[in-house]
Amino acid sequence: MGPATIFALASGAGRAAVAVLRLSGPGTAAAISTLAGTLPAPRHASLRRLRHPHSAEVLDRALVLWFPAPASYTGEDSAELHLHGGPAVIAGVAEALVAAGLRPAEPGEFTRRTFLNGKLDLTAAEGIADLIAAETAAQRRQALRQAEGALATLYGGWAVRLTALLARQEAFIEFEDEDLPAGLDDAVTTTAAVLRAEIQAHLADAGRGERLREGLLVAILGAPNAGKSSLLNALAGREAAIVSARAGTTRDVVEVRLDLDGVPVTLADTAGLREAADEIEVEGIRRARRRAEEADLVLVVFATDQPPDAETMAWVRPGALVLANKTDVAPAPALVGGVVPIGISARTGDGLAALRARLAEEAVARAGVAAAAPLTRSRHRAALTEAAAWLAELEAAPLPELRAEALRAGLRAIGRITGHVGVEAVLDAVFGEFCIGK
Ligand SMILES: Nc1nc2c(ncn2[C@@H]2O[C@H](COP(=O)(O)OP(=O)(O)OP(=O)(O)O)[C@@H](O)[C@H]2O)c(=O)[nH]1
Ligand SMILES: [K+]
Ligand SMILES: [Mg+2]
Repeated sequence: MGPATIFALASGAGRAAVAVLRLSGPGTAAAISTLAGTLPAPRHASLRRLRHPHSAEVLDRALVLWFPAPASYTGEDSAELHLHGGPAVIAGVAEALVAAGLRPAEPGEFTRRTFLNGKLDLTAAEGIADLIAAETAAQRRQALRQAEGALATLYGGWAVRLTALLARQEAFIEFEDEDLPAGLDDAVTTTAAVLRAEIQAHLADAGRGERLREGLLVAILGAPNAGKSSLLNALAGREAAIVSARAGTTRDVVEVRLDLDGVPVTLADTAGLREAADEIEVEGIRRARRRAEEADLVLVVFATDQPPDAETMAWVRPGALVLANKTDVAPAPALVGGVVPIGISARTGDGLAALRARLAEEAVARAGVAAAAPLTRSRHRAALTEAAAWLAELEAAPLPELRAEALRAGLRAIGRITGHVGVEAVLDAVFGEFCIGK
C-alpha cells in the first residue's frame, strides 16, 4: 500500500476571502476528478464547481490547481483548492474529501513527505517552519536563507569532505601493504584538523543565530515605584501594565513583544524588589528575580528622587543597563554603583529615543545576523559539537582503525543534522571513484 492521500487547510484559520486546501498523495487526481468533474490541465488555475461525491450538492465555486508528481511541493501528486474562505465552505469541502477517501494531514506531514522524497534536507525543512513563525524582517531573512539550503550546503559540504577523508583512511587500512602515496595517513589528520577548525569557528558565534530565531528576553528590574511599568508602557506604546503611585503594584510578570531593528524582543516588567510581607508580593518578587536570571539583558531601573536601594544595586552587573528614571523630577546622578546611568523620564519621554536606540544596538549585538549561514538551533549545535569532538579524537588516535571509527562517528553526527545518515551509501559512491588499482 502506498502512502495515504492527505489534505489540510494551508491558509490560516478563521474567516477570509480565500482559504486554500492542499492535497497530496496518489489519490489526488481521483479525488479532484470526483469533486470537480474532471482533472484540470497541470499547473493552470481552473474555476470549477466542487460537488459532494455522495449527495452531488454544490459546495463552492473554487479555483483548482493540479500539480502532478514530481513537480510539486511534496514531490507527490498534489493539488490546491482555493475556496471562498468561510468556515462552512471549508468544513463542507473537507467532508467531501474524506468521503472521497482522503484523510486530514498530521502536523508537518506535507513537509515530512517533501523531506522523504528528497526535495529538501532537515535544515531546509526547519527553515520553512522558521519562515512561517518569523515575526521580524531579520528572522525572515535568516529563515529564508536556511529554507533555500544555506545550511544544507554548509553541513552537506562538511559531510562530503568527511566522507572523502574516511575513504582515504579506509584505503590506507585496506591497502596498507601496497604502494600508497607517502604521507596519506598524515594528510588525513591534517585535513581533519582544518575541518575541525571550521566547525569550531561556526560554533563560536555566541549563539547569535539561535537567539535571533528564538528572540531575546529583556527584563526590567528595580525597586517599587521606580517606574518600571511606566517604562514598559512607554516602550510598548500602549498601557500593557498597571501604573499607580502605590508601591508594589506589579505582581505577575507582564510581557510585551518589541521589534528592535529586526530582532524580536520579549520585554518583561516585574514586581518591585523589596522585603515584602505579603505572600503574593513575595511570589511576585521571586518571579522577578527568576526572570532577570533568565534574561539576555537586564534593565536596572532607579528613580532619581529615591536613594539607590541595596536590593536593586545587587543587579548592577556587567552587561546590565542602568537607568535613572524620572529625570523630570531630579537630574540623573553621574554614577550609580560605579556605572553611568542612562537618564530617562517614562512620564515625559525624555531620553526614551536614545534608550530605544541603545536597546536595538544591544539586541543586534546579541542576535543580529552574523554569518551568511548562521547556526540556528541547539539540535545543530549539539551534533556539530559532537562532530568536532570526534575529529579531535581522530587527531589524537594512534591507529588507522581508530581514526576511521572517529571519522564514521563524526559523519553520523553531521548526517543527523541534515537527515542524511546513510554513511554506507555515500561511502559506496566515493569508493566507486577511488582508483587504487583494485
Ligand atoms: N514624575 C515622574 N513620575 C513617574 C515617572 N515614571 C513613573 N512615574 C510615576 O511613578 C509611580 C510608579 O510608577 P510605576 O510605573 O507603577 O512604577 P513600578 O516601578 O512599576 O512600581 P511597582 O510595580 O509598584 O514596583 C507612578 O505614580 C508613576 O506615574 C517619571 O518618569 N516621572
Ligand atoms: K507602583
Ligand atoms: Mg509596576
